[in-house]
Amino acid sequence: MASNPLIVSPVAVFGSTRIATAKSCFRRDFHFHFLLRSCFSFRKFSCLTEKTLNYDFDRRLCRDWSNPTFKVSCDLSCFQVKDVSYRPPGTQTNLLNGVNISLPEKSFGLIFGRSGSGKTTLLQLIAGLSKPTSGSIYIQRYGNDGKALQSSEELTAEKVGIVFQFPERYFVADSVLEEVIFGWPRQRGGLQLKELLASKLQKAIISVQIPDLLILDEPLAGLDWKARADVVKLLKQLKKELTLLVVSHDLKELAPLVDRSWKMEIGGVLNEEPLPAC
Ligand SMILES: Nc1ncnc2c1ncn2[C@@H]1O[C@H](COP(=O)(O)OP(=O)(O)OP(=O)(O)O)[C@@H](O)[C@H]1O
Repeated sequence: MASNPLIVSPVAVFGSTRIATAKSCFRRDFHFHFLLRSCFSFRKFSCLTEKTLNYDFDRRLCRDWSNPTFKVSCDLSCFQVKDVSYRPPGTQTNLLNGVNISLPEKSFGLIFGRSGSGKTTLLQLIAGLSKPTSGSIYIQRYGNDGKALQSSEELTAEKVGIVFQFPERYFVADSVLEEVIFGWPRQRGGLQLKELLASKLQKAIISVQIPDLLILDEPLAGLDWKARADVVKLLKQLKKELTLLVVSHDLKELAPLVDRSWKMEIGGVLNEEPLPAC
């Protein structure tokens, strides 16, 4: 079975226990329960959460990175996109032209630019959802002397997590709890048994994968001011352990996190440049 990137499910940001579902368009094996964006706002779900669970989400996903389960092994490395071009099959025009990105580990890269310029297309290539027509995407490790080690490492799909622009389209269940425990063996009356909830959530959190590179497409879009602030705070925490690559129009809010930024020009040309003054 082909491997897939980690799909991040921001279940709780929508403020409702009922979730719009898109079961038919979602492959079961495509779904992992990594509740990044939800861990701050999980407390909104009074019918599902207890104080202990909120604490557990915060502690495990945001604070307790010393837990070996969540430790990401990072040598000195750089995520690289090298001369990537992309032309969708059956078309005559390149959507991306000679794109280059170099993003050191545990740093925050932001891609901005006009709608339709190709930002999402690039994220999809990086996530392994489609293949570049030419060029390569890889991880380059460096020795203590700062020189690139000869062999680069393939950026396999398992190393990448992705938060889609409209993540609610990828939910498979009708409630937060079902979403979290999707794919677990059902127990008789399982969803009604509140005493099982804590342990199930704990196990779900522990069993998720942590990517080396997390990419997010418009992570603030459609959120209210509180949720936006929560997500920015969460991204700041995550940056301590992961490499983050974000596409966004919300430059002002994300600016304090940004280490490197690129502007995507119409025609799929990416230029490294500082964020415009907001
Ligand atoms: N498979 C495809 N075949 C042909 N054209 C495509 C394909 N996928 C995307 N496009 C076109 O490529 C262009 C870039 O789309 P993309 O979604 O990557 O832009 P974007 O910069 O992310 O825009 P936005 O900010 O609005 O999300 C668009 O004009 C889109 O219609």
